[in-house]
Amino acid sequence: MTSALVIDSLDLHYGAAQALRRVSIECRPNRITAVLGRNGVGKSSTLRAITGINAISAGEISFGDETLRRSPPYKRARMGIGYVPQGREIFPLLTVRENLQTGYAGLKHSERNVPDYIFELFPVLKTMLNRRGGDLSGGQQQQLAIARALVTRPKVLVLDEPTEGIQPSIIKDIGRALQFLRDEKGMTILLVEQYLDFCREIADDIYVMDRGEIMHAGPAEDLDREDVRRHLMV
Ligand SMILES: Nc1ncnc2c1ncn2[C@@H]1O[C@H](COP(=O)(O)OP(=O)(O)OP(=O)(O)O)[C@@H](O)[C@H]1O
Repeated sequence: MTSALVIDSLDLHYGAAQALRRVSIECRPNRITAVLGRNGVGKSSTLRAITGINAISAGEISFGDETLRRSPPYKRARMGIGYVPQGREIFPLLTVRENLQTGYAGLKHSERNVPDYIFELFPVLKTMLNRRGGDLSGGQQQQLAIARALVTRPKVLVLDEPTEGIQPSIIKDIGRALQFLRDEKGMTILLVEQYLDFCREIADDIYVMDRGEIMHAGPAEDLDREDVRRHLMV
């Protein structure tokens, strides 16, 4: 089976400090891949390398038949990489509608709309279209951030800790939404997480990171292995 997104031997430096060492991850198409690890092990750096926000010092990222290494972030978004950053990064003074419209930038005129299924996934957003982003709860903002990424019509959805600081009922909604996107929309999903139970429930494949390196790759069931859990204990 061909992979939708392949990250091959990435190195990434912040000045003299090396944050990623030979990180390789293969996201199978139409599957949910979760990267797990404690604080500061390099999860966000990996996603920022994929989206092009952070430059890599070695390695290669390929997406379908394309090589991404020299593409700026806006081109990667146009190619079909949707990104939901850590902390949501919604625009607090723009309304929910305007936040969603920021996803239009790379779209053809005929595609500049919010597909109905997005409001079916997150009905609360439809009732809040005229409210400011900053007035939403953390969970609602996370749903808005996912919806904004979906507006860009991604083939691959990349999410940075989508459950962080969010109440359990909305975590369940987000988990169901991601499974719907995989099962009904054929999307490939890559997320980084610290919440093991969430990954056990929705992920197909897992990667475990420690100090900038991938220590384990396997099916989600491997989360119950002692040697895997050791890397995740605080
Ligand atoms: N802009 C930056 N400049 C310098 N060092 C950075 C920068 N961003 C991250 N780092 C360092 O790189 C390492 C990896 O950080 P990263 O944010 O990728 O980890 P993480 O696993 O996503 O952690 P968290 O769960 O806290 O977000 C850490 O040591 C961090 O301090």
